Amino acid sequence: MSLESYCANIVDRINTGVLILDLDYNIVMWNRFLQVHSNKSTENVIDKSVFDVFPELPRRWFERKLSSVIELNTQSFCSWEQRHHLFELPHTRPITTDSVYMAQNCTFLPVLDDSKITNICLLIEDVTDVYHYQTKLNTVLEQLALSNRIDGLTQIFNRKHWEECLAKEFSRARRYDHGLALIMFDLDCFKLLNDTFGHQGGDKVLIKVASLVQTLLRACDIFGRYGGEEFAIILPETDLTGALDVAERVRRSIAEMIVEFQDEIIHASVSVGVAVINPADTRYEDLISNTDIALYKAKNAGRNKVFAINELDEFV
Ligand SMILES: Nc1nc2c(ncn2[C@@H]2O[C@H](COP(=O)(O)OP(=O)(O)OP(=O)(O)O)[C@@H](O)[C@H]2O)c(=O)[nH]1
Repeated sequence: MSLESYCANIVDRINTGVLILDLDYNIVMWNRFLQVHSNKSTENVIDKSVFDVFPELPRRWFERKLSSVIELNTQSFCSWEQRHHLFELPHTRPITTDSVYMAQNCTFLPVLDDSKITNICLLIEDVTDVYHYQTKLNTVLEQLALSNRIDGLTQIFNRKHWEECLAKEFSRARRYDHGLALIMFDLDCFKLLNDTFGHQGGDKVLIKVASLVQTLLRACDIFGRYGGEEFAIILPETDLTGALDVAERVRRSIAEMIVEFQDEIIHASVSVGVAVINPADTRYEDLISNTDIALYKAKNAGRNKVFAINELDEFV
């Protein structure tokens, strides 16, 4: 067998599509991989325009790609990440993906005769497996990033992420001299509630409080679980009057909330502390401390109350 026949044999058997076009984009040759996967017969394809045989090709993009290969006399590449596929070839992998078509990596090679380009060779690789596992990996990584920010019980931001948000909002408010308010609230006598209804009853209250408060806030407010039965809300661009308004809404809504648990009704209340950014605050932790002071003032005043600390460190 001549070397040429060997090569033709190999090209016909490899597990990659080989498609050779002339400079007018007519098909000169293809291999068995393309014939099998496209389910078209060779005699209906040879000498035909590639755009007639594969009408799904993005014609303008494809022509631009090929003319740059011809003009620059250099090979080019298109990965499945740029375009999932160019040719609508059904994939045959024993996996379920969101596309019925094979994901492809395509290479465009100039074919030279006497240092003159005469043809273009396309290599079409089936990368459905890579696409499938990479997509799965990305989904898992996204879920992981989300679970890193979310509190498992209440499904709101956890303390770590909430504090990162506060650090950003604090430096933004400082730089642009904008308002910023903080609300922190803590469930009253929660130890007693746990002792009365059990930990599961307590957990149900925490879940309900989180979902209820979420409905009372604007999209730009940042709500998180600060500790066991303590929650915190960042209110960007908000002054003391606005923050007190939200705080009172939170207090009242929780006081009116009813939690049904094992044929019993649980009532709860919260003590709320409010503070706004103070000219003397240099770190976001200062704002937390001030809010905490207001919260303990609310506890000491008998619970189920809102206390605030204003820019002048005065309680209101
Ligand atoms: N069910 C449940 N309880 C929690 C969770 N995290 C913290 N706690 C409980 O919350 C209770 C908080 O008790 P304390 O700090 O004494 O405060 P308190 O009883 O709410 O009293 P005041 O804050 O003074 O009104 C403790 O018993 C904790 O075990 C949780 O995720 N689930």
